[in-house]
Amino acid sequence: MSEPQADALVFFGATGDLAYKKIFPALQAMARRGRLSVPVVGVAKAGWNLEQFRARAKASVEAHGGLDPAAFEELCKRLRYVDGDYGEFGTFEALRRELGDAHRPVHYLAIPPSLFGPVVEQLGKSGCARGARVIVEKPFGRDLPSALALNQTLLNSFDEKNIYRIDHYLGKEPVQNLVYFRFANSFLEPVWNRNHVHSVQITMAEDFGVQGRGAFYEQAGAIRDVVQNHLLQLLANVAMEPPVSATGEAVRDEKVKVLRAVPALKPGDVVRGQFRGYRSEKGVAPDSRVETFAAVKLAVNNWRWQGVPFYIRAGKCLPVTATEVLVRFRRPPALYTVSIAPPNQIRFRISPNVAIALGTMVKAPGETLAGRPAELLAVHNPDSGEMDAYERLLGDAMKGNKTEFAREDYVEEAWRIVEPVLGNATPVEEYEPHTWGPDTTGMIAGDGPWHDPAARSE
Ligand SMILES: NC(=O)C1=CN([C@@H]2O[C@H](COP(=O)(O)OP(=O)(O)OC[C@H]3O[C@@H](n4cnc5c(N)ncnc54)[C@H](OP(=O)(O)O)[C@@H]3O)[C@@H](O)[C@H]2O)C=CC1
Ligand SMILES: O=C1O[C@H](COP(=O)(O)O)[C@@H](O)[C@H](O)[C@H]1O
Repeated sequence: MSEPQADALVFFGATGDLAYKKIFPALQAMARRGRLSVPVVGVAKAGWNLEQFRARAKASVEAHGGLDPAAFEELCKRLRYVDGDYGEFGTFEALRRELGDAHRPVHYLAIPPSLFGPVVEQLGKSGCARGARVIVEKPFGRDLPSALALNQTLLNSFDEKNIYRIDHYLGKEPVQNLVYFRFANSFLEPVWNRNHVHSVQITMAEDFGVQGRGAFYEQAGAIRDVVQNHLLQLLANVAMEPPVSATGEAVRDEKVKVLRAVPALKPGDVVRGQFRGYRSEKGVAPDSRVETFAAVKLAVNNWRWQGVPFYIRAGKCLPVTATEVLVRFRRPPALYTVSIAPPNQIRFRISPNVAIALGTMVKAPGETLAGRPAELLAVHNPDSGEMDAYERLLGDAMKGNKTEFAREDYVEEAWRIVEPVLGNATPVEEYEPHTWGPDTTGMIAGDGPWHDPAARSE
């Protein structure tokens, strides 16, 4: 049964970093495409009026993607602003008044995780939760017990069907392409298993540090910030079984099944690192042991994948900014004696550009039967007209489409997997900024080498 379209969008955290970098540009893009026809209510405690709020929106789109005068004017017409502290009931009474006739609002919590609970409670008490949906930003909890507690808080005011746990990686075009490529090409299925795949590597490298978000990062670290969510989502997309349909619960069911097959990490499966200089960042403790780099080795113990190692690596201040998934196949039997052929591979480049590359060997011109690697490439460079992850996901939540949002059982499985290695369960090693982190050769050993994504490979 199709869900009704929402009739207002409320976003908490309207003065925050995420709103500035991503949400206003996404809203302008929705307006450009004619997909924004409801009031958009920002809630914050900046002491602003509506004009100041509009000015913030303008500065945001100018800094991120550019001002589209017609679309921005359309957005401006829809903007409303409620000023107030989230700790005060009056803020939510004012919001209820501002919502007027809207009976199916979407409340987007783009706020620090510590505020999710208090805001949701106030939404419930003030009547703002009635008929509403709620979008909760990541991280959903900071471990399994806190995720369970947060879920209970949400369920006190919202039905599960109205709770949208956002992970913006799921809204990315190339992440959706990865799944599409898997299931729209018949040549892949026969080899997409333990009989042919040797190993899988997922690398999310960022060449910048914590960008002023030191206080936030101190509560997170790389495992909580991106491994537990974005990168396990990529793993689930690579490893899941074909869902019975492309939308709705079928996809979410298959992802949960994959995570259930992943044993919890042990300290020996993890290398943590911290870039030199992190401790001098604003908001960071001088003796911090929070990791800015993590490499983990996982198994997927099911019929398709048992015995195939999955490596995930993520870090700040690495040599490049790029995210790639590399599926490496087993080597062919030796036939040509001149050189041993490297294995075939499929490389999914998720960002900054998009590529799907099939790594093959071809004969090098000449007398001998020696080969050279050649990639068969499908490349795509995102343009400014392309749908950004936040635009896609906000639009989905407004329509009531939950396919690309994490379900509670999925989130719990993801916490179960990383829980034993959170905090200081393992040592943290310092690494030089703009290197590939601490020594991880022992971890990958014979499954290596690591595949280091290039800054711009095509
Ligand atoms: N920033 C990013 O790149 C990403 C962020 N996220 C997630 O998005 C969420 C928001 O992050 P981010 O925007 O960086 O956080 P910020 O700290 O930049 O913004 C927090 C917002 O909450 C407001 N706020 C805090 N306390 C109160 C209060 N008591 N009453 C009213 N308003 C309050 C702040 O207002 P004020 O400024 O007035 O204090 C600000 O608007 C987090 O869950 C984060 O994990 C997810 C992906 C990426
Ligand atoms: O959620 C987060 O993601 C960003 C990376 O997102 P991307 O879309 O730019 O790849 C990361 O930098 C940040 O630390 C994390 O909180």
